[in-house]
Amino acid sequence: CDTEWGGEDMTVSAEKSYEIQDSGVLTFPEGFVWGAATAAYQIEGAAREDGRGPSIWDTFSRTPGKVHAGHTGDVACDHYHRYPDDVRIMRDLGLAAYRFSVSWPRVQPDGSGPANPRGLDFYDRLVDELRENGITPIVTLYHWDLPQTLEDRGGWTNRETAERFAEYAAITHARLGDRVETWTTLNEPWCSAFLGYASGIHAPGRAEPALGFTAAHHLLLGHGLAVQALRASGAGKVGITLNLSPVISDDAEAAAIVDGLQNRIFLDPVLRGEYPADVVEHARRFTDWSFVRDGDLEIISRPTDLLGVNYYHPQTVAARAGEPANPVYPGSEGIAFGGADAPRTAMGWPVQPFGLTDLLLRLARDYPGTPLLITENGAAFDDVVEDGEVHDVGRLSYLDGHLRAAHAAIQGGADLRGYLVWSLLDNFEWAEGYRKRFGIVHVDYGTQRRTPKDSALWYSEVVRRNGL
Ligand SMILES: N=[N+]=NCCCCNC(=O)[C@@H]1[C@H]2[C@H](O)[C@@H](O)[C@H](O)[C@@H](CO)[C@@H]12
Repeated sequence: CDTEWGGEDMTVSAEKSYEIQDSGVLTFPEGFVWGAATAAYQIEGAAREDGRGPSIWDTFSRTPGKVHAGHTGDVACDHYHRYPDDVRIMRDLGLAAYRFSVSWPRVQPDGSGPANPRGLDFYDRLVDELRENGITPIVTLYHWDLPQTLEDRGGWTNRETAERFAEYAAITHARLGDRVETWTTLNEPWCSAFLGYASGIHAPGRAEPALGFTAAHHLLLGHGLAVQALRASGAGKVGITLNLSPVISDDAEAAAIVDGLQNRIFLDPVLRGEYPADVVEHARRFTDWSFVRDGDLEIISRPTDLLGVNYYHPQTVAARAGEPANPVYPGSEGIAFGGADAPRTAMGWPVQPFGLTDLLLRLARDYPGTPLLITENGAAFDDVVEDGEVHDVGRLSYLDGHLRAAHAAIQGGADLRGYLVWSLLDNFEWAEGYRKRFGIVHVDYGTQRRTPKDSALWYSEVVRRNGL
């Protein structure tokens, strides 16, 4: 397959510069970090407990038609109360690290002003429980649960939200920074901006293409201001997590547009201190970019210590006259999405592990010097509990293939430091509600019983061996 990159000459030759070892024993580098990831709104529940304020996802999930079957995060996996059991499961699996997000509306119910001590107390308890069980906490500060009060003032289309975010970062680090060394500011600003503001698919459900670009900029500005605040507060490692997809296409122009809107619109500001010229030009029909102020790009590109990479699948695109724009890619008229010739997960996403190798090698080539951490990779499949076991062969195979792909990238020179599987637990899968299961541990939402799936038992062995 041809993997085309947009912008300057980034075409990856059809001839692979690597081989994915699809059998035999693979060993990862000494010290490679193995773990799992979750997010607050998806697992915690306790939506109104101990002073937590409403987030845009509390509002969105209560808006008829937005989330499957009207599911909400009110209870989720009840992790707020069951976290000791969940930490014990991680310990028993031998995980070294756990990536979780802090709920901004727990810490500041209205998104600004004094901290809610009971909200911070929960994360104190969680961090202490993790460390007592030999598990390194990795904190995401923002995983989509913006306090509703801030959305009422424009949310990420309002520049002031970026400033509030930096204040929240400082408050959270002040409480947890003595025990948490690794911080990421944002999870997937592409989703927040283009699912939340450009297309309405996610909270807050606004659907104006121009707002996607405004929100993307203010999210990036919030990242930069938070990095400054974290550094001032003495933070250890700081980074951002991006969902990145290599683009597969026979049409270089279509590939460049999608690569720009998905990948380079975030990678270039953060790692190069500039917006890609082709993306700026492409977006001019929607925005005059006047929301960018002098000095913003210097703030956004403050040096970071790691890039969190969330990879699920490549984007396969083709030029097709008359094709309407995909709402999550403003200005993508004439570009057809999908069409990968590959097995699918329960999300309909193609299973193409080579895309992870291509992505990691591209990052190493085009954005050298930034250590990489796979902060999410995983798959949804329709699981069934049989006699207390879940034989999730599809997920196990997906994970095996992607770990082999990651290993190939390391062999090819990528500075990959670790892998965090998405997700530890089945959880609230945003607009899909609870009908899509990504966990390596099954959750019976009626009883809250946790059942490690075959993939969890297999992953535990991978961790023990530091390899396949
Ligand atoms: N149109 N459309 N949609 C495209 C969706 C973009 C890809 N989705 C992600 O990357 C999200 C990431 C998120 O961090 C996590 O909270 C989610 O649970 C996982 C699984 O969905 C992934």
